[in-house]
Amino acid sequence: MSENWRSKVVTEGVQRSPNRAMLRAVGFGDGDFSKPIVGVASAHSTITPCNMGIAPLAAEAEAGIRLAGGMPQIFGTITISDGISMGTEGMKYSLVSRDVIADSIETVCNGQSMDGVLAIGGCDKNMPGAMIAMARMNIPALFVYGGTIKPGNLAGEDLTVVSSFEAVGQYSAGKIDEARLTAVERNACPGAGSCGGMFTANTMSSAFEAMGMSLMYSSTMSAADSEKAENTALAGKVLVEAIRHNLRPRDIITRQSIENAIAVIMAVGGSTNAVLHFLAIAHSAGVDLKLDDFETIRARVPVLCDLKPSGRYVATDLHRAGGIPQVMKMLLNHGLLHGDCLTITGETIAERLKQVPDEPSPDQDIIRPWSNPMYATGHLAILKGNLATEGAVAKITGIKKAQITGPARVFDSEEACLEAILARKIVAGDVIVVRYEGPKGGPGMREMLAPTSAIIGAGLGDSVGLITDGRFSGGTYGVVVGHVAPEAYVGGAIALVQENDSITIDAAARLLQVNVSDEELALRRAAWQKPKPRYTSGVLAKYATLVSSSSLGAVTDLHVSP
Ligand SMILES: CC(C)(O)[C@@H](O)C(=O)O
Ligand code: FES
Ligand SMILES: [Mg+2]
Repeated sequence: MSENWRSKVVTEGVQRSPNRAMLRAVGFGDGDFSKPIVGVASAHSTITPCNMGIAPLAAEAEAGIRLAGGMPQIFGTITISDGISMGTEGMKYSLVSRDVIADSIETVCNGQSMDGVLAIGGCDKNMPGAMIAMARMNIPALFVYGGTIKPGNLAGEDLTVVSSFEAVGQYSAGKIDEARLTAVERNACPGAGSCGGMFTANTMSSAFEAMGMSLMYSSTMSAADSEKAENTALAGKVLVEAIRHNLRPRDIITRQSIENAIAVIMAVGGSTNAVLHFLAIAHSAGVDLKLDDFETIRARVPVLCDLKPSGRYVATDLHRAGGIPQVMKMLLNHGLLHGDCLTITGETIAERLKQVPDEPSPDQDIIRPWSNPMYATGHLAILKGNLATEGAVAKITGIKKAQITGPARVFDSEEACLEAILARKIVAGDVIVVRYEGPKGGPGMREMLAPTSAIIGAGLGDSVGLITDGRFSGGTYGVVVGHVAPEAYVGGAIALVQENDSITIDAAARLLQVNVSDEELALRRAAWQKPKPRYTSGVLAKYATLVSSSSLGAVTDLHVSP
């Protein structure tokens, strides 16, 4: 196979003279038409710290590709800033942006017959969006993470943007004054990079490193450090080699490598969003992956890292402690990683991890020794029951007991729920239900970070449950269950819950249940009416029509499985 295996339809032959004429204008010379054309999908944007450092990285990638004998072509992809749109109607576009990013990368790479693609992303949806496109197109591809933000600092205490969300809850509960609230706001985000705890962006970048689609150590580097730039240039070179060897995403993204990624997500205490995104990535790669597979892996993988949101440290601390390769080596040694999976360099995981020490350094306490994990089993539990017959995702780190039975406090939107929490109308023992926030109903599954942070800030993290057909931020913890499926908008049982119904969340029993008889639920179902759609035109309306259940990854191309 030639290096320009796809682009030759654009660059070779008499008929393509006009195509070459245009390529000459963007810098191609006589010797360049037989080189591979490599897309650089840059998510650069000045709307969010997560993406504002990407343009210089795209230039590094470009240089690396050129030096290795490829012809780089930069194009832009969009982003939403979850942290900035959080809590607003705009957040409904966040998950939508995942699919827009995937579609845009596919559109450009296939439209231009590119021979490979290097995508650089920052904010949460950039990662799964790019990986969905890579798996779908199956042209040689590599993902570069724009890098994590450094922690903010206030009087010696490390801060992230989630500290600021929690400060709102503390302030509303009368626990801190306005001066402290403002001081947290001023110091939480010190510069470029994606949110710093093991939140969604860092979870997804770590998972891609584990899956073999990013270079080792790259996912925990800070956006601001020079090693990030150097590593991005190297990534360009590695991708050109992958094109030469015809190494494709689906050689790397397999059932086994996705299991590796999920094991690492558990070990680092990652975001619930990873469940949704990996179901979608698996779908694009033609890999069979079910919600229950997360439960199987959770049962055997301990949480090894002490990272925020519920732990103490941020991603740059993890980097210093040995990063994802150190975590992977420990999992590999204990039979929890498939060592023969390929990585983008063409080497296997086991080969790449050879030099990594078996145990983490005793001089740090970010990665715990195998004998003393944070939690003996993983933290993302799949719950089922009459409230979630297709399933739901619970995060059970940072709380004393992942079990609660209490009266339902029902809200048909995130705003209504937050208002009640901040007005101190929610008390210990309550189980909050936030519904009509699902993939179709929201649409777009907003992240309930403001309500869950307000609960934590009010000191109710252990005593108030929250269930939703929406999503959570990676910054969320507490007795929380999201992705409840089927969602309220399609008539799932969550739509039938009434104020004061008794609800049980029991992560040990993997149960999510409304303690109401089947007969009563049937009566309520017969009386239920589907609400009018919130949007009838534009992107959100299109999305609501196409999107699948969250239990299948909320994908928008379900009918065309590969
Ligand atoms: C704002 C955050 C922390 O980035 C959140 O959106 C997440 O999912 O982690
Ligand atoms: S807002 Fe972009 S990573 Fe958190
Ligand atoms: Mg997010």
